[in-house]
Amino acid sequence: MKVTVVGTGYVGLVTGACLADMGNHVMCLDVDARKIEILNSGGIPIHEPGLDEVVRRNAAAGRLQFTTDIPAAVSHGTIQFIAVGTPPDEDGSADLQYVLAAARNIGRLATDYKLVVDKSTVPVGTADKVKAAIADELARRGLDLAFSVASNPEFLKEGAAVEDFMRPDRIVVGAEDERAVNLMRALYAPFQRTRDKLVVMDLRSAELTKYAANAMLATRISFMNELALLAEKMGADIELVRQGIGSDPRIGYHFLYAGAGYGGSCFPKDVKALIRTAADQGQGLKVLQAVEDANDAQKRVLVDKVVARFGADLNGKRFAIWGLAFKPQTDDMREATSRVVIAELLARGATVSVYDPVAMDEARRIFGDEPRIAYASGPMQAAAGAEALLIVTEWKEFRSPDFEGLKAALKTPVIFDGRNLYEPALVREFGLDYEAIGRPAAVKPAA
Ligand SMILES: NC(=O)c1ccc[n+]([C@@H]2O[C@H](COP(=O)([O-])OP(=O)(O)OC[C@H]3O[C@@H](n4cnc5c(N)ncnc54)[C@H](O)[C@@H]3O)[C@@H](O)[C@H]2O)c1
Ligand SMILES: O=c1ccn([C@@H]2O[C@H](COP(=O)(O)OP(=O)(O)O[C@H]3O[C@H](CO)[C@@H](O)[C@H](O)[C@H]3O)[C@@H](O)[C@H]2O)c(=O)[nH]1
Repeated sequence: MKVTVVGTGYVGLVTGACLADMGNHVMCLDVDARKIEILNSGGIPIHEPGLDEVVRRNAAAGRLQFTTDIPAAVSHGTIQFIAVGTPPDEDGSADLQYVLAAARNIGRLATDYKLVVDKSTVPVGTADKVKAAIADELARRGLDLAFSVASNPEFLKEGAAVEDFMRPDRIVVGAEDERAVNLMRALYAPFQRTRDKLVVMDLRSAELTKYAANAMLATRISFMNELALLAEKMGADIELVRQGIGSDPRIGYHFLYAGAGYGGSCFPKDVKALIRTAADQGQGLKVLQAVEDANDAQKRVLVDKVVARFGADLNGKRFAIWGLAFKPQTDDMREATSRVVIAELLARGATVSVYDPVAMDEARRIFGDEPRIAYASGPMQAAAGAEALLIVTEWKEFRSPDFEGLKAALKTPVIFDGRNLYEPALVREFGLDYEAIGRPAAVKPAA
């Protein structure tokens, strides 16, 4: 099938590459000429495991093209995926300007039937706006061209995007006409050979399904984070509680990890947008508002612990930070907890030495030439001579560090672990103090 993907970011590039891998002819369009240039010269603009191989294989086979040429992209695909960004507006609602610009381009330039598929995460009712934008452009041209609009929200996770796309749990399709459903069913047939994964519904339900999924997952995390704070106060261990409740199949083990707050380009934005959507309908989403508030506080929990130990004035103290990305396996720092931690430490007069396996360039881009941030060449280099260590992202390479070396490297032998990587007793055996999230209260190391 001939497919165009508008927007070549995390979602667009993965969608385009994976659809090409199944034999489709895919053209990826972006307005960012730099991105397209990188892709056309064999590079990948983002860090996503396994993606480079799929992109190269399909580009070499001529099934995957990258362009900034809007007329060529509109003309190419019978199916036009819209996978552009939907960042939060000032009031928290999703900014639809890129989605509607993409829709208008299609209406302005199409000369044959198009199935326009919203893959971006968009508020309920957006498909109607997309439809209206295309119809408006066609009317301006005096054309009565058939087109369909479908909603096909994406559920991939960064860091596992290719795997998630290739082996989806479900494929949600919101559509109003049979032609659209049949095209989507044919396009996704290679991804559902074990069982039918297509869940077909109306447009608005599909749009709401995406927000419901992210809101539910964010709720689990904030709930566990609040319980973790309580566990600390009461001498209980949230890790044991997690295992104790996760074994109930109605609850399950996934997304129950307490930590230093959720980040990324999706949960924070989508929780806000759903709250906004509800407010526009005159409805409060009290649970979800609490989820957001709890998460904002949770991102500061590590610094609260630092302040409790070292005082509010951190002048002259340097702290080591392991992990900058919002989660492992990505260089994405959008809404990352590390940004809050670093800002709060700097605001109290501290300096930081940071290390992340892949997000160092992204951090330099974000922080510019901030002199109070030193970029270390490795985890131990970051720790050398620092007052204490803060762990913000659970990269595998942090899971089994040289604790003896760390004890010698840090001025005060204490680890503030925002991702509960270690067994508290083990760390303390090395004479390090260990403050994790919701784990038994710190005990002073033996003298
Ligand atoms: N990142 C994720 O893990 C993820 C997962 C599921 C859904 N989503 C949703 O998918 C959408 C895209 O997210 P992303 O992370 O891929 O964003 P991104 O910022 O990585 O990529 C968006 C791309 O769209 C391009 N663009 C903007 N306007 C354009 C236009 N008119 N024509 C062509 N290109 C245009 C931008 O230049 C950018 O490269 C968002 O709605 C997001 O909420 C993201
Ligand atoms: O038990 C957990 C699980 C995750 N997190 C944090 O939650 C954030 C988000 O993690 P994750 O969901 O793995 O990453 P995303 O790439 O943001 O993926 C989410 O957002 C995407 C965009 O909408 C959806 O497509 C995915 O299904 C959804 O998982 C990260 O900061 C994690 O550290 C926790 O604190 N505890």
